[in-house]
Amino acid sequence: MKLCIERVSKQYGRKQALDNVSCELTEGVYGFLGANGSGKTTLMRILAAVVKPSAGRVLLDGVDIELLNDQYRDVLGYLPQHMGYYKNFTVEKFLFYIAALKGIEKNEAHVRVEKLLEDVQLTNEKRVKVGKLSGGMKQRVGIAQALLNDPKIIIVDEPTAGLDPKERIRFRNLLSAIASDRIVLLSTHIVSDIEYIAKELLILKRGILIEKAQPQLLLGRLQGKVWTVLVEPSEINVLQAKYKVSNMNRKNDHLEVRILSENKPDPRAVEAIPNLEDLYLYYFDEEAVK
Ligand SMILES: Nc1ncnc2c1ncn2[C@@H]1O[C@H](COP(=O)(O)OP(=O)(O)OP(=O)(O)O)[C@@H](O)[C@H]1O
Repeated sequence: MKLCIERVSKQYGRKQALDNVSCELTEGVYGFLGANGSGKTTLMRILAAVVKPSAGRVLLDGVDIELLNDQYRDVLGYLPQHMGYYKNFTVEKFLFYIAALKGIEKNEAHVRVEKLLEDVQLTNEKRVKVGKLSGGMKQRVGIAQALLNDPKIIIVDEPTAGLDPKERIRFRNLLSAIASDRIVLLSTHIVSDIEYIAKELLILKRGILIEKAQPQLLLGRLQGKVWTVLVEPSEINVLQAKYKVSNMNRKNDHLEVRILSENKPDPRAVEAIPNLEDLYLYYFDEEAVK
């Protein structure tokens, strides 16, 4: 299976949300990284056939998804950034309702809903009204509805927003377990969501796809540019003014500062192993979400 994004641009009035994006996606998890407004949601909505590009096209196995139309939607599971729920529906009823919209036959829907409620650990809440659920539980309902039709292409836009760390880990495991024969696209600001499961990272900056590569390859580029240095708290301001500081850890009465720099920033500095948070800072610098 191959999803091919061909010279896709999207213009909203004078705003260029996406600028000539091209790439190919095959089975596996892809992580979309980008600062606010970089075009992640726009690209995902185009791939989910919710909006049309202003220019360019998307092909599934060589056929334009616009021509495939319902055939494309049949193989697609989409969790939008802001999912609309019917608050008075119970969890179970909501999922049956979505199953009906997706044209899933009744008996099949029962089997799928039961299984997915287990997968997202909401079996005990199946008779609770959606309006009464916590944010994290609602998000899990959203994940379940995206997977109802056993989709071959799964698009999830900031799916872990609102989930607690335990739920995030469970969600990651669920995605990586089903990704081997599917294309999974996931956008996030939280780099730890994709650190271990993404086959490739797609980095968007102001509508332009600036990188598409394996996380290890991107991290390799930071080798020799990440440092830690133990300093007195009074030294922090000077360091922050001079360098990109990606993290700080209190160590007794000192601070361990993590710095991105081409050269050794301080005689006391030691080289550190780059991580995805460093990478985020490296690409997004002034736009970085801290
Ligand atoms: N319907 C719209 N009308 C006008 N401008 C829009 C519309 N949708 C998005 N934009 C603009 O296009 C740009 C890209 O937005 P998009 O939502 O794709 O970014 P994003 O990377 O998903 O951001 P975030 O991380 O904040 O969700 C932004 O400048 C945004 O304001």
